[in-house]
Amino acid sequence: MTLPAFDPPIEHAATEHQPDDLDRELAAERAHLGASRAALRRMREHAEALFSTGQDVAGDAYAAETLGRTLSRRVAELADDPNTPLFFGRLDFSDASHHIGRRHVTDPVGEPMVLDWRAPLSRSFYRASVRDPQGVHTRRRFGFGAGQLTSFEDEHLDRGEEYGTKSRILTAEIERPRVGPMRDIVATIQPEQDELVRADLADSICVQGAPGTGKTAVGLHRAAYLLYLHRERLRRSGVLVVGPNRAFLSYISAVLPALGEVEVTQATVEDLVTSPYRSEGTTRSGTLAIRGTDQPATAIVKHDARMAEVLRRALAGLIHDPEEPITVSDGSFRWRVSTEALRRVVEEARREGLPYATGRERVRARVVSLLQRQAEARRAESPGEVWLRRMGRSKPVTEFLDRCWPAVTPDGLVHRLLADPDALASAAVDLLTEAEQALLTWPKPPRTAKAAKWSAADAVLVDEAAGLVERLPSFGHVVVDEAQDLSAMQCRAIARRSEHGSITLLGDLAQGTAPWAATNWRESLRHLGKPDASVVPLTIGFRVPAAVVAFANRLLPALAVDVPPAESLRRDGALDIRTVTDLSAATVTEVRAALAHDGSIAVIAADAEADGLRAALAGAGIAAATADEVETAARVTVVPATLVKGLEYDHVIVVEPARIVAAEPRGLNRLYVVLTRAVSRLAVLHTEPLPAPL
Ligand SMILES: Nc1ncnc2c1ncn2[C@@H]1O[C@H](COP(=O)(O)OP(=O)(O)OP(=O)(O)O)[C@@H](O)[C@H]1O
Repeated sequence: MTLPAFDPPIEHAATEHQPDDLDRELAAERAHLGASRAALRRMREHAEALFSTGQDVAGDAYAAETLGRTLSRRVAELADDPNTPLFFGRLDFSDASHHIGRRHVTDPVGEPMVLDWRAPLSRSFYRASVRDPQGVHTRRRFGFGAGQLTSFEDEHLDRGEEYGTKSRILTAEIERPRVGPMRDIVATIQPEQDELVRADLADSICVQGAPGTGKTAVGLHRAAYLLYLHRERLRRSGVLVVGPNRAFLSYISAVLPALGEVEVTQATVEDLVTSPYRSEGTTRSGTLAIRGTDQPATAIVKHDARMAEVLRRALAGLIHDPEEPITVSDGSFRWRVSTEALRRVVEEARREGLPYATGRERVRARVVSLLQRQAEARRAESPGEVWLRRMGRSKPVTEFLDRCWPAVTPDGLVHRLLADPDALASAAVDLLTEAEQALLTWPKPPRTAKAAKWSAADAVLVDEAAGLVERLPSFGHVVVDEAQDLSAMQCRAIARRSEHGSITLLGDLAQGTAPWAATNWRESLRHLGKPDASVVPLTIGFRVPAAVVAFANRLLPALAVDVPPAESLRRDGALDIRTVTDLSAATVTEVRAALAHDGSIAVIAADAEADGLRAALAGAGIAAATADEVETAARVTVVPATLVKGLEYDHVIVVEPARIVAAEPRGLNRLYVVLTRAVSRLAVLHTEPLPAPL
């Protein structure tokens, strides 16, 4: 066996261990890993056995299903990934030692062999320091390869040794070549990140961080942490992760399952506003199909916060004061409710501020109870359920409701506004200019809501209307990534789904590319219904090498946002900016050169150029995947600039920055995103001059 050299990261840490001791120590740790794996296998077999007998022992179908779900989740949680060791660290206290890993492992008598990284004790693994050792004498970090322990690194906090970001194991983890989907960072969470990960469930927080500072990682680990701490509560209400697009979601989709968390919903905002849901009142059973698009100017108006007020007014405008009494015949009786009484009922329901559909039912119920009182007085007995229902559905009552509090569907409400300029004008008076109203109005209105070709922005409006009509189910915690791109109306869609929960908002104002991108987090937080959330910066960069950061940062002054500067941990890395004559040929040459290195390669270009470049590569015999194909065997991906947000590749080749900038109004922000995807090397190929700030 060749034992990898254990090089202490900083000089004063020179160990007193002799190589033999090291050998023995590592052998003992490997033995503990082997024993822990065996114990985990036993735990899993036990859970599987319970799972298969669960049906027999559970009392009824519901209990069987609940138990089955719990057990199958438990089985999934206990999966052992042979490529990552079960533990990555060890804490030595004066009276005990604990290994820290991805999940609890106990021996057959229930003694802990590995502590879950989320357990209270494990916190010291991330937070203990020389200044505040928290009782820790020694913190050990393990290096590993192919699922086996290969080295370790000790910090004797009690002797003043602390490596911080100079830890070799951290450096190796940051500098490892990237392949495939995103991985968890449990072994190397940094103190400033840990503070966010372990924030209380009740706390909503907003993380502003430069590219590669670990925002996504922090959000996902916070979700896992909260699920561990509040398992029952959050399983009932659910945890939601919102990302910008499918490619991003598939890139991050493996992180939570690797941490044993298999029950988190991951969705784009578009998924949220178009998918079915169940709520107390009506149910949106089908999906809202997106079949239309908007002109940019129209989309901007639809995404504006004022639209919420327009919709609210449009809905309130459907409610009318009763102007005549109602009379209901009931066998030989006739009951009458006066206009005055009806007015009081409607006015009261209006004041209660309930969701519209609930308000309608409330009015119906109150009218019925007025009828009931008369019936009781006359007949000296209380009518039953059937009678109450019959009165509620009677023609006079229904006609009264349809006049004064008509039923409406969310898409019906939006349809009316976009199809009928007068309806829009009366709801939008003093809110939208005539020009803005004209932008909203359909040139050829579809006859019905069902026939409408809804755009993505319309779907957000329909969702806003749905939130006014009925109460939408709320998640216990929502993690929102790339949040700088959310419009006010999209923020509100998320707010409706986190009304009774908390949020983790992640983003970077400098990376805002949507026309409505945020320029200030307070405003987004207000639209999200969490105005008091704290805004916390992350400032250590784990992805982009310092030279590449310096190059990309030349764009920052032109982006006109106020963001704290970040410092890259990566001193390695290469930057190569080249004027070429033939972009396709130069790209092929560059990709060939990159293939000589380990790791993933991305060619990023303006959207219109991507297919051409993929074809050029194919012509040269190089297969290239699309951004969606995260699990692909191909090492090369050609990514349109608008899809690359949140992703990273070892070697990034940016083709013709000027065209990326020219392709959209916030093109410089897009270029900033594109330039900050590189983990190791960035090549920029151009025929046209580079954009001015560069
Ligand atoms: N503590 C850490 N230890 C090791 N690697 C880390 C750590 N924090 C982040 N990373 C790595 O740095 C890279 C960037 O992280 P992440 O994608 O979370 O950053 P981000 O701030 O969301 O970036 P962007 O703004 O580009 O979306 C990832 O590969 C992640 O695994």
